[in-house]
Amino acid sequence: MPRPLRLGVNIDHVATVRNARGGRHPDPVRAAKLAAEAGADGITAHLREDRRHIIDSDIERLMAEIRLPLNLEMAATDEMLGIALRHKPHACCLVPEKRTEVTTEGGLDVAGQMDNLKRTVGDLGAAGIRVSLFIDPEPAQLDAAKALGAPVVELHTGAYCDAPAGAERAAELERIVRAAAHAEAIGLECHAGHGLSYETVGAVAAIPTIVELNIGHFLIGEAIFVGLGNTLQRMRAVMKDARAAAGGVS
Ligand SMILES: CC(=O)[C@@H](O)[C@H](O)COP(=O)(O)O
Ligand SMILES: NCC(=O)COP(=O)(O)O
Repeated sequence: MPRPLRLGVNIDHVATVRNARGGRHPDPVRAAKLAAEAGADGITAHLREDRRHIIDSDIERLMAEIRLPLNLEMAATDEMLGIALRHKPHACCLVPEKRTEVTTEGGLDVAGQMDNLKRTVGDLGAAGIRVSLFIDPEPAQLDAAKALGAPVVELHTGAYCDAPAGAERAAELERIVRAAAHAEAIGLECHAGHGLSYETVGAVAAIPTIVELNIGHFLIGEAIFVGLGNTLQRMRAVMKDARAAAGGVS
């Protein structure tokens, strides 16, 4: 049975521009409202420990003002767990963080920190929050996510998007295709995201067991030139065409 493909719009980088001047403009919550009007299925926001883009009051306002499901990306720390349990977003995606990285460089090493993650995954799940783990497309990480009881994984597509078009990118895509099949086989809902653009999204949208893509940086950058509504419309169309060509629905 073909499954629909959801688009979660990540608004972090509206906040990056806002924070460059320390004021209120541009407002990421306004961007979330526009994304909702333009047909996004969800909003994603990453509350980094260093608050370099999204800040605490953005999360409060997103919860109060946006009706779409919020996917809160966060590190698995006590501070973030407390924030998530206070706000109870629809979903929490646990991601790795390094203070010095420019962006999320890799997936969470779930297999290497099962004990540390157990309480966070358990507490979020017990609060009714859908837990997702942001991982590299590696079978061992998927198996660890399953063993921890997380219902969802999000495959990090950064290596695929950054690879030069050709054999290298095809190899990275193959890792994602295999991981998505493995997720299905062991009963995990599969999402994907990071660095996706018009050029790279089609091949990922065509993988029938992936049911959600989270996209931010490219959409916000492109919106500068043609507006967020037009950008989302075009991204949706590329996703839809690729899904349909692969025999699925969007
Ligand atoms: C985890 C992830 O992929 C996102 O949070 C996204 O890329 C935007 O945040 P950063 O650019 O700060 O990693
Ligand atoms: N988890 C990936 C995400 O939310 C968006 O990543 P990007 O498109 O901003 O790189």
